[in-house]
Amino acid sequence: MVIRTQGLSFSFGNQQVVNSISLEVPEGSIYGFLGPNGAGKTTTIKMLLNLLQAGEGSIHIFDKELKSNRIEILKQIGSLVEQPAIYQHLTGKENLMNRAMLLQVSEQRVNDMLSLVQLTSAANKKAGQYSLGMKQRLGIAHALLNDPKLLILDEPTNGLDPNGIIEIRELMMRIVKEGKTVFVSSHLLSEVEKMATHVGIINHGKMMFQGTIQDLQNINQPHIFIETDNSADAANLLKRNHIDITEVENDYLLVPFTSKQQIGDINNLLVQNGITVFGINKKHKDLERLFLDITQSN
Ligand SMILES: Nc1ncnc2c1ncn2[C@@H]1O[C@H](COP(=O)(O)OP(=O)(O)OP(=O)(O)O)[C@@H](O)[C@H]1O
Repeated sequence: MVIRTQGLSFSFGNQQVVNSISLEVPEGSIYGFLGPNGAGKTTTIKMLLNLLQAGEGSIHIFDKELKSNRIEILKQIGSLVEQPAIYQHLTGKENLMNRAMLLQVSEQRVNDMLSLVQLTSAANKKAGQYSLGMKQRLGIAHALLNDPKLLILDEPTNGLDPNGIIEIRELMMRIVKEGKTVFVSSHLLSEVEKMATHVGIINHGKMMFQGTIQDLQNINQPHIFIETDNSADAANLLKRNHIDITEVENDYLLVPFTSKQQIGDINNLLVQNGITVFGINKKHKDLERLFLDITQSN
């Protein structure tokens, strides 16, 4: 594991904001760290970066205990927490060159990172004129300059338009192809589900779910999605026939899926009772709904 925490906790005064979190972030993964606003994501990330001291629990990064190997570990982590530190009056390239000189990194590496984050053509433009998405990408290039093994990003897509979100997503995928591990937080599942290999979902400081994206989809119970000319009548008819109903809306209803045969039986029952069926098929709830169910179930 690249990151492993056990029983990690933190309180601001008497408000416990991180409550016994055990993270497991495998090497080479894009780990989406999800939770609604205020769930405790930034606080957890600050503990991983040793910017806050954990109240309780342990943190191992690259299989080494963080506090006793602080410098060695932090040298191999690139991070972007809150706003990227960018000088607005310098060009994108000058911003990176400044840091490259400090780190004794070559100009070639700067050019390579500009190319990776697709800012080559804007390299000589003042960073103050960059869009929010370009600034985020410059911040990520900044974090990647010293070739870290692990990249930790706190809400990198916050405030970006759909195009900016896609650009960051594609960038994450290119970074992982270079053999790195990416730990990225977000309050929107839809922003990470298309790129994450693993997810951890927290709420009120507690881990509600951790596993692969596939595990998350597997707990997503399938339903039969039924569209008829009269949802209320259809629901009453099904109830009278002892069929469970999960949800009734004006234009559809949902019944937990048990078998293919059941779909046929429900269809026959509805049609024989004068209800017109426009559509009936097996469906998974979308992941965003599942995310809300998980975070609201606490
Ligand atoms: N410096 C602080 N002093 C007191 N309370 C704080 C401090 N920083 C954060 N908190 C509180 O801790 C809780 C967790 O905040 P945190 O920033 O970790 O959440 P988050 O999941 O990152 O949310 P967001 O996406 O809104 O940043 C919140 O209730 C917040 O108000």
